[in-house]
Amino acid sequence: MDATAINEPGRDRSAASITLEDVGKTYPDGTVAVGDFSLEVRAGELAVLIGPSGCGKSTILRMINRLIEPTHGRILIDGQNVLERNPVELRRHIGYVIQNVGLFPHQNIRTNVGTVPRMLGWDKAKIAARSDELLELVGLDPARYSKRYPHELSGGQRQRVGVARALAADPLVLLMDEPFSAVDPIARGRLQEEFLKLQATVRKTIVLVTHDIDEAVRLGDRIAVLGEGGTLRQYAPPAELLSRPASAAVADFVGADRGIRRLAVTPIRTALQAGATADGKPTVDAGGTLYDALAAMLAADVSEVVVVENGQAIGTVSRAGLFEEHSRESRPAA
Ligand SMILES: Nc1ncnc2c1ncn2[C@@H]1O[C@H](COP(=O)(O)OP(=O)(O)OP(=O)(O)O)[C@@H](O)[C@H]1O
Repeated sequence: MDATAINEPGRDRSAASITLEDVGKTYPDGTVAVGDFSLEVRAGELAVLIGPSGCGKSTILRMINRLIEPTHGRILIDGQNVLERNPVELRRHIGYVIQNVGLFPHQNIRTNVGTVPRMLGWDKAKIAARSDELLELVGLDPARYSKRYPHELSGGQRQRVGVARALAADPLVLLMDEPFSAVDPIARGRLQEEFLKLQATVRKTIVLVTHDIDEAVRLGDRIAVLGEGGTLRQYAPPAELLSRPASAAVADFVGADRGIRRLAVTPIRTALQAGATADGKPTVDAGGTLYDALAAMLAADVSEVVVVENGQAIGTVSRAGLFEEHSRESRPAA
């Protein structure tokens, strides 16, 4: 009973914290895949691991669900050491999504989604109902898709099924290894958008590996930039990473066009001039970012937009104000 306790959703929680303490992996041939890696992911947060090829991202992810055994260190989920648990049983309680999904080709979609609940011994009716609920949640009409086989879906649809399957037993933790990289850029953008909405609903603790800094900025609550041998170069929210990279190496990695990326993660309110109205100007929602404001200005060839909240104009953002805010925020860290 105890063995499953850390991952069983309690009445009042749907996510658990993840703590890595000086975790390392050295292979028998002497390769140090990960040195001494420490990271704290708060319950309900999405942490992104990004870094150059071979720096140990997948190894870190796979140590959390014990597909790879660490050489040293501790990995805690809600304070309990996963290394003291039965690995097979542990993995049933941690959602895992990989690049090419790995759906079972000879099972229909409903059966694929129900994989873990079946292992956990749920009854058939409950599995079918849960599978339909999850397909709905990831935007696939169960009436249309649940009887299909994986080869009868597009790449993006298969990826959604992969996410549904990982969520089926309501895990508190979700590990995602390049989940969207096998689909084309347009489908990827849509999947990311949908995934953000889904995460707003389910609020799992997620660790996601990617190569794509734009994806990291878009999805991450925090981004961990890794260097060779699984060293942690910086762990920070996207806006902070882009505006205050901790070193030249991180600045290089996040890219020279990070100023524009930073606009996309800076709330519009930071440049809001309250009270003023500007009749006939384009409007932008108060929940948007400075990037939305700039896009609206460029589309209408104007230098000011009106910011609207619940249908009411609450102020304006000017192009000058936007860049002033932007350059002030972009000063290097002291
Ligand atoms: N069985 C093994 N024996 C020796 N070295 C290994 C073994 N498996 C992986 N490695 C090494 O461990 C390091 C980390 O690999 P890992 O797959 O975690 O990197 P990654 O950051 O996920 O890479 P990528 O971005 O290219 O997918 C690499 O240098 C890799 O060559």
